[in-house]
Amino acid sequence: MTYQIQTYNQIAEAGLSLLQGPFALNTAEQPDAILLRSHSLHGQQLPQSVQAIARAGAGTNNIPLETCSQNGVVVFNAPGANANAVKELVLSCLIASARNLFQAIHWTNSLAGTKDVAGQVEANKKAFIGHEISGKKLGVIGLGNIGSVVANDALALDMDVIAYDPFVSVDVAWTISRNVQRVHHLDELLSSCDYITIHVPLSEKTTGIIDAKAFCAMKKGIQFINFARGELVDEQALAEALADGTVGKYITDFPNNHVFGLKNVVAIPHLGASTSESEENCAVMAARQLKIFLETGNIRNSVNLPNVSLPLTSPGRLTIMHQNVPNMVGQFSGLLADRKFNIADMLNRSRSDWAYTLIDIDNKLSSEQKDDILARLHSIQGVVRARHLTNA
Ligand SMILES: NC(=O)C1=CN([C@@H]2O[C@H](COP(=O)(O)OP(=O)(O)OC[C@H]3O[C@@H](n4cnc5c(N)ncnc54)[C@H](O)[C@@H]3O)[C@@H](O)[C@H]2O)C=CC1
Ligand SMILES: O=C(O)C(=O)COP(=O)(O)O
Repeated sequence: MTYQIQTYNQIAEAGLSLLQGPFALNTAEQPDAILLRSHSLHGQQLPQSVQAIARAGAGTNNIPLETCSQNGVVVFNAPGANANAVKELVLSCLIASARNLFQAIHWTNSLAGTKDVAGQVEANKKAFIGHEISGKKLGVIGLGNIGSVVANDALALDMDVIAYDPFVSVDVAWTISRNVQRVHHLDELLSSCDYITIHVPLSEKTTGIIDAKAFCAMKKGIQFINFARGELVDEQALAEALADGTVGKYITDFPNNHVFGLKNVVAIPHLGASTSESEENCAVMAARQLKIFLETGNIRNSVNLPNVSLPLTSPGRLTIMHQNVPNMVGQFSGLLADRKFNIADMLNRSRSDWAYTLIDIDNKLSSEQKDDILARLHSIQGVVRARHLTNA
């Protein structure tokens, strides 16, 4: 059995090298799985053969999650694998912004070939007097893998840090310094900060979360840093806030033609996760999760299914992705009992509308038996994908 993997974008070799043995990269039109970074799968017809998609990164807004779930495709990401890279760039932009470094460098480069560069520099540097970030207030919207480390390290730079995340995970909450002030309403953060950085995923709920009302609540001259996604910020409201000085600077990792036309915008070519360390971490995590899923059916770090881990020790395993509705497991076990197959082990977990069941069976199935069982499982209302794996 060879698993065919389609890759998109530049995936670090450290990850690709894990996909050896029963894996082939980019050789089939009907891949079993996809490994990608920012390539958008929206509007792309996914072959029915695709069972899993792994995002070597954090954001999965480039993947049609609901369609994937309905078609039995497990989607993975690499939580935290690029958080340090993003944090370092956010903090460097924070300091660079406070010191007017972007404009200053641009101006200095314009002196090339002119006379008395040193004299001009000394005469004009007053135009770029900046601020120190020590003692200033940073607002962090979204305290996940990135926001939490930005918040902690900003404290170490002597900033006051205030954060908003109504859904912060317990694991991350343990890592956040008690000196990070948590607020329960976004407005409390917006109105009190000198700098704001946003680290929430893009979804239907968060699109345009920074709108005219949000800008209106901000302190005049705020420096706003967006390393999350461009669409979190309402374009029209941003243009107005920059024009009237509400936003003193907008630093974004997501340039487009709209922001190019606006003053006080610093546009970066989506470099947040672009370090060799981060690319390796992401690729290794994503490739490993894909490999484990394809070979054993176990799931770690999926964004549409729960974590599932059951050692594969029986001769065969059925993996079933299905709707989270009553009597599914009963139907599966009834079907196997009718055919006198003995269940050695079983695990069923759910996550909102979807569920996943692993059934290990003592019997080695013939090819006909396997086809028959899979066809019958697929005929059960609510089952979106069933696979049979053997213990190699
Ligand atoms: N510029 C770049 O290269 C990169 C950008 N990103 C972007 O940053 C986002 C965040 O990344 P991580 O921190 O790794 O994700 P994460 O999933 O660890 O954290 C996201 C946090 O946002 C919180 N959140 C969700 N909705 C919220 C809301 N309405 N208000 C406040 N908080 C909310 C969640 O509770 C969670 O704690 C990604 O989804 C991606 O879009 C991530 C990595 C690299
Ligand atoms: O991980 C994320 O969400 C990112 O935005 C990083 O994107 P990239 O893998 O650098 O194309």
